[in-house]
Amino acid sequence: MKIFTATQIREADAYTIQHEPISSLQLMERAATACAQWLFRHFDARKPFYIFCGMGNNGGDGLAITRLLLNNGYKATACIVHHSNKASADHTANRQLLEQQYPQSIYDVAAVADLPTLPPKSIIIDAIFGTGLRSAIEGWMAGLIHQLNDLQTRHTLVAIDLPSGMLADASSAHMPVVHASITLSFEVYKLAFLLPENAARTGQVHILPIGLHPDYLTQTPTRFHVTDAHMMRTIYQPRQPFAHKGTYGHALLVAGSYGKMGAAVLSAKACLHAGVGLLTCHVPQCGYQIIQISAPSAMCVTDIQETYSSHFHESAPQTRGLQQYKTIGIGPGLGTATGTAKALEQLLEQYRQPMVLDADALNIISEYPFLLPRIPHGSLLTPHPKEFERIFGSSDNDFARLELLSRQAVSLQLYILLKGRFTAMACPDGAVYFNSTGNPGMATGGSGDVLTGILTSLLAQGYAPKAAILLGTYLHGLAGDIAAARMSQEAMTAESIIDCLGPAFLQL
Ligand SMILES: NC(=O)C1=CN([C@@H]2O[C@H](COP(=O)(O)OP(=O)(O)OC[C@H]3O[C@@H](n4cnc5c(N)ncnc54)[C@H](OP(=O)(O)O)[C@@H]3O)[C@@H](O)[C@H]2O)[C@@H](O)CC1
Ligand SMILES: Nc1ncnc2c1ncn2[C@@H]1O[C@H](COP(=O)(O)OP(=O)(O)O)[C@@H](O)[C@H]1O
Ligand SMILES: [K+]
Repeated sequence: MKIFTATQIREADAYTIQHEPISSLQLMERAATACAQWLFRHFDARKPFYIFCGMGNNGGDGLAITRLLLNNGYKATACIVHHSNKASADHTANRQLLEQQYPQSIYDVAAVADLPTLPPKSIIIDAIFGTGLRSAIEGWMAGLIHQLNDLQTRHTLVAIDLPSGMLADASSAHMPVVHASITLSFEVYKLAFLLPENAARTGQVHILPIGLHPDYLTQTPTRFHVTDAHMMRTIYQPRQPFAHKGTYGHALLVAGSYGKMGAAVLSAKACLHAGVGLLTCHVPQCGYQIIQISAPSAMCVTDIQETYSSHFHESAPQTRGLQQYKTIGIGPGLGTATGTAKALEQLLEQYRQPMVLDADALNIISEYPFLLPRIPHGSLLTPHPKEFERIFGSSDNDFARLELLSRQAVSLQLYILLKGRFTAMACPDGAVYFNSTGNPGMATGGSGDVLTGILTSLLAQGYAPKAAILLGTYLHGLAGDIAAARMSQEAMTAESIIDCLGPAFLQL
């Protein structure tokens, strides 16, 4: 699914009005109907609704929603928030329609003191500002937003299109923004919903289709995307009937050190369960039995060191050296010993295919930044936010960090995955994809090691790096979702994600 900017959404609106054709008031009615139908499905008519309407088209939606609620036997009051003397044409038209049918339903708010006292368990609808907000809300309106946020603790607050005060395409981290329990947004995700700085403000997001013109949606190029099941079906390659294990590649996994062999086991198992043809693990000597017993399908070579690895660049049971491997996954539980760093430097000299670098491989690179430009083009880096900051530095807000992420992916010609609720995958061509699967049950040690195993596996099987990141992160999150449904977010572990990779593949 594409992510459009506020400007593109306005263009989509205008294109739909011109080409469907449909009047802008009818399009607003469609948007309001989509919201009202959602509200009818989720709230019964006993609860009173208070709809806070701004002077623009977001407010117009709110006025139309009020009318539709009243038409269906709900108790609803439109509180018109006079932040401006100018009302949009469709706001005015909807106010007139409401006044004609329900003259008692309108209440004007021109100061914080005008806020009505709400009966217990009211439903507050926030239709003050949507995609038309240009900058931070100031003055008495900022006070009103704070007041609504106080009420939010006792009532349910549903935002229409965007929580008021939130900018769709820029940071509003330090601005007054409504804290919604639910956001009903139109047609497409807004970039702001996908960044952690807004996590406490959107609540659950539901995207409601309102029939914007499909030609505009398909033909307009966008830089940001959200992955979905349909996209995965175009990427996934079923196994060939005459395949043999050589068809699906031989991967080398360099992982583990004393006390952190679990990371190597998790990565190895995930790599095997994601379909690799052959897997060799390079581990320190203390890890030999651990790998052989817990992942018998994998081969194992040991380093000359007992507790950490320092010679993995020579990890080649036969004479062809590292080139025999289709790809290499390196980092989980590896440690950052000087000998390990030296070996990584040599590995980057000897092996020039796209590989996966995670965890301690990234921590080593943050200590030896001259290694960064030596990573083979097309490789996949999978930092969590702290690892990302260690390598690339800190940012003022999540939008600035997203730009930094994308800039680095372009200049280094790497795929950089910034992990989180919606893992952001920055590509060398400037595009950024957000993964849509996964849940907080995955916020547990080892989940990232599992992802490294899956990505290494897909690269080894011949998926192009971009296909591997999109499919790999999707499968990882989907397996996590299946695990959470089976045993709860609390009880699941990184191993549960591996156990559910099979059902995740079957759902593709
Ligand atoms: N295609 C779709 O998705 C469809 C979208 N639709 C809906 O339209 C919404 C967009 O409507 P919109 O363009 O009228 O903007 P909106 O959010 O109401 O804000 C404008 C108001 O805000 C004010 N204002 C601005 N900045 C401000 C500031 N810093 N501080 C204070 N005030 C500020 C500005 O004031 P002015 O500058 O005019 O004085 C004006 O009054 C969209 O979110 C969706 O709900 C549907 O109806 C149909 C299909
Ligand atoms: N709240 C969440 N929602 C979705 N995915 C999550 C969430 N928390 C963590 N994850 C996923 O779990 C993984 C955690 O990786 P990481 O922090 O590297 O863990 P570890 O270092 O313990 O292996 C990432 O892929 C991340 O996207
Ligand atoms: K709103």
